[in-house]
Amino acid sequence: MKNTSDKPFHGYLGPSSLGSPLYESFGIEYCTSYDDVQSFANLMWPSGNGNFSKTMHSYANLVSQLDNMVMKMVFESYGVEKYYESHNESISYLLKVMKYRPAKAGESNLGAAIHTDKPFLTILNQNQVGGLEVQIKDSDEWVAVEFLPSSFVVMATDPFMAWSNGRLRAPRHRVVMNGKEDRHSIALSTFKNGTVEIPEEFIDDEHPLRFKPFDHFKYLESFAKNPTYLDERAIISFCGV
Ligand SMILES: O=C(O)CCC(=O)C(=O)O
Ligand SMILES: [Fe+2]
Repeated sequence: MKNTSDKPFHGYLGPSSLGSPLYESFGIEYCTSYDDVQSFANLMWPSGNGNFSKTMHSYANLVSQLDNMVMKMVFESYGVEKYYESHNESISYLLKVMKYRPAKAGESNLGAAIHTDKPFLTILNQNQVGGLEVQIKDSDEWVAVEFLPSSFVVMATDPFMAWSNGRLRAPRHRVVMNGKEDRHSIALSTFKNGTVEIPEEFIDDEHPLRFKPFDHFKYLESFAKNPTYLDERAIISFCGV
């Protein structure tokens, strides 16, 4: 296998990785750096692929700006903007390109099992084939996510929920393949290098500390080794108080 990484879930993920045989993805690590996108392209095309590299690099950089804007707005809206710069300096970006094939006769049409995301933030886009569904908070109701043209879905995650001491919620979601066409989606994810600290501003008598500080990549490693829960219970059992 060529697209490998020493970090969990950062390289190629074969069928069954997201709990479904329909799913497959490649991972482009450090995708905001042209050299790193080019190294990925060189793995796939022996003589490189300039168009691919330029497009992916430019996509990653544009969407990383969206990530920065969203994060800044969240930090500001909670009155903890003084932590934004150090957060921003300590993140790395992963671009994941995903493919879901339609289910064969007799096969389940679940493209990705119910889960919450493990990066710090995920920003999604897809081709014209839908299938992403999000569970309404505290209910059994699922809604199909509609991607309007040139719109993005921004998904909060387990680590983001822990950082906010439970104020933000990581939505449970899944992919359901109903049609006969392949679905392609693309995710820009951020990961924090080092420890995620819960800002003291989030802790008071009414909101006692719910999550201990944790190392983001250690959380990923622990989850990869022992994925008992795919949803937010994974982080609660890892560093919940
Ligand atoms: O393909 C999608 O729209 C969602 C993928 C997803 O949930 C994930 O990669 O965590
Ligand atoms: Fe997800």
